[in-house]
Amino acid sequence: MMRLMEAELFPSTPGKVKIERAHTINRQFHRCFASTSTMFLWALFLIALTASYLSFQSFVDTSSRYFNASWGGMHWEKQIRASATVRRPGGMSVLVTGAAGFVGTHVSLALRKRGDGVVGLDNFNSYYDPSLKKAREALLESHGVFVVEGDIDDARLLAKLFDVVPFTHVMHLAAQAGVRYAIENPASYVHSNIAGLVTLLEACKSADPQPAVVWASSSSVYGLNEKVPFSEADRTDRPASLYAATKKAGEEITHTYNHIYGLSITGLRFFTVYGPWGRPDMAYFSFTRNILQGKPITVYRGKNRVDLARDFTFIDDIVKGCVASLDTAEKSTGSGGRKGGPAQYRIYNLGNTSPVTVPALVGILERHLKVKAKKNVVEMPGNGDVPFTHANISLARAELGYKPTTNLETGLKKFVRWYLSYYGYSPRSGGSAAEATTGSAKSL
Ligand SMILES: O=C(O)[C@H]1O[C@H](OP(=O)(O)OP(=O)(O)OC[C@H]2O[C@@H](n3ccc(=O)[nH]c3=O)[C@H](O)[C@@H]2O)[C@H](O)[C@@H](O)[C@H]1O
Repeated sequence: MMRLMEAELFPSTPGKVKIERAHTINRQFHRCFASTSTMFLWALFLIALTASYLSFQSFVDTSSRYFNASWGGMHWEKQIRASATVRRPGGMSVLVTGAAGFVGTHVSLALRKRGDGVVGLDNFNSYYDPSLKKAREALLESHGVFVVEGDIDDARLLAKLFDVVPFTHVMHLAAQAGVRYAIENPASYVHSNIAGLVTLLEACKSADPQPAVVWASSSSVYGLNEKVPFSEADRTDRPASLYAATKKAGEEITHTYNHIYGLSITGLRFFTVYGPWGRPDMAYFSFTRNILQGKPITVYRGKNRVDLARDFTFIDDIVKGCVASLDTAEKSTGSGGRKGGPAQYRIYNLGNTSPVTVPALVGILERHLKVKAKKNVVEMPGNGDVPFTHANISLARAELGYKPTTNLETGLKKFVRWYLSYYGYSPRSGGSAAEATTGSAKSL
């Protein structure tokens, strides 16, 4: 086009007609040039407008995140310091992650009751009814334990917490739990059990002083292991679920931080923990709910019609194992991200040592609830379950003094009593447990 214009403007033979034509073309060119530059200016203007809009948006996002954050501020720090205050000679100040969870609540209470400083951390996610987590938080607060609302994968929050309190110990119980849910939501296991764990360990290794870390692994790491009872030295390289794989990965990841940074690490392989304030996603809990509501329950059965079995472990026994682990944990050797020397690395089974089949569990619940269950027995789906678990606890017994004392019969009795009172059953009515379904104060 430019070449055509040039030919028209600068003709080889000058002439009148050509001169007039040249003027017309000249005007057209100027108009064209003027409209191109106007368009260019408009484009520049639009780009500038978009850029300022985007930066304004990001400013608004950042500031609203800052101002709406559920943590931070003088009052918040004061609450944390008060909660972390140690009230016994030689006591510890413990950051409990997953404090509004089942095990986290019980461990936090036990520590607080004996005079240790406890600060909780929990993201109150909706994997199961968050109102149960809020009720546990209220219980903790009534005992002077403050629970920070936040995620273990939030490095800024963790840095702030370690800035406010020089925690001596971290009891790491926050996790995405549940074996079968990993099929539905694999990403949540990676987020909490891998990314969150690494973020937490990064904060611990950078802290000065470094805390000793005790954390929840799982019996599920034994996966397809068939050697019974399961001992810590047995194979754990054949996980049957993503949940198990992330817990096994956690054992390797914590080992790395122990090796490189001198963090003192104790991993606890919990065996199907149950009890009051438990997790609604677990079989004993959902069976109780369904039995009381007259709904059927699904009982899985293994190959060749073999019943599944679990080494069900009562919460009070698990709490004793956790507290003993904290008490016997040696100090981390490093500080501010540098290793000071070799540090303790331990792994223990915390089980009950007497597996019970799932149909036997249902039988105990039926007796305590005085209601017959409507059972659908189906073959175990291939969704991550293992046929049985059975803990060898010799190591924990020898080194932690761990000695479980509650059998499934007694433990479930305590659970049922809690369940009925929490969900609104009034013993004064003198009715059977089945009546609990009618006067329910809270719904699951
Ligand atoms: O020790 C662990 O490391 C894990 O323990 C727990 O997993 P599990 O031992 O699988 O407990 P749980 O779900 O109560 O199922 C119990 C039994 O009931 C069977 N089961 C389950 C559901 C159902 O509808 N029917 C059924 O028969 C089922 O097949 C199984 O045989 C924790 O949830 C987990 O987070 C982790 O901590």
